[in-house]
Amino acid sequence: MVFVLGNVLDQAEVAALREAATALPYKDGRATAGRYARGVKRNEQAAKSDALSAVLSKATEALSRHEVFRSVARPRKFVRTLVSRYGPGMEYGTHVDDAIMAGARTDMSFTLFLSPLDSYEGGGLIMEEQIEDRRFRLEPGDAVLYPTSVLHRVEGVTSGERLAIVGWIQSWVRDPARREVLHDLDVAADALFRDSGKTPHFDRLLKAKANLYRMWAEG
Ligand SMILES: O=C(O)CCC(=O)C(=O)O
Ligand SMILES: [Fe+2]
Repeated sequence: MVFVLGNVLDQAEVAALREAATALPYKDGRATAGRYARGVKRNEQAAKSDALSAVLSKATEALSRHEVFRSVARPRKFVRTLVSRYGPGMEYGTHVDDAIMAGARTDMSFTLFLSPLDSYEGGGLIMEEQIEDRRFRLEPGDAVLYPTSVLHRVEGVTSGERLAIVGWIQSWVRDPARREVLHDLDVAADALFRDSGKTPHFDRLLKAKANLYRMWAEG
């Protein structure tokens, strides 16, 4: 399932992160592309530095606080994170991301958008799904979270600059269908708690949810 995560960063946080990301040195993104993706990847990525690590930590900390992110992704590990930049003429053609990065399985991917929507044209993240493509071009501070298994692309930027933080997560729960069951139970338990408080039935539901999670969690 694909989820839009609203307000991962508030406006002040996203402005600060954008400023820090703008000041980073960038290099050709092809260096980190796999054999086939290299031919369709035309973007830039921030080069390794302490300043980059600080930007990435702020982003992963903000995501880790986000309730929907936690419930949907059940993150065990941020496998890889990077800051990417697309200027005019840059794009990333259709590709699938590696199943294993840095020795860990990649279950879900995210893009955390940093640039104001009116500051660039193009640059939508397109997921190529069975029936039709879905396009995501979100407000700065919002993120899209999607299964790493899908074919996707970033459409060409025609003006301005698209800055984003992109990353891959290993989940505690490998099977997307099981992750969906656990997320549904989170939503149901939250609603039950809101409506009627901590009743014996709520406790039963929480017990079932915790025990399913324990059954399915790996590692
Ligand atoms: O920038 C994005 O939204 C996604 C980029 C991407 O697909 C990748 O880096 O593998
Ligand atoms: Fe990708």
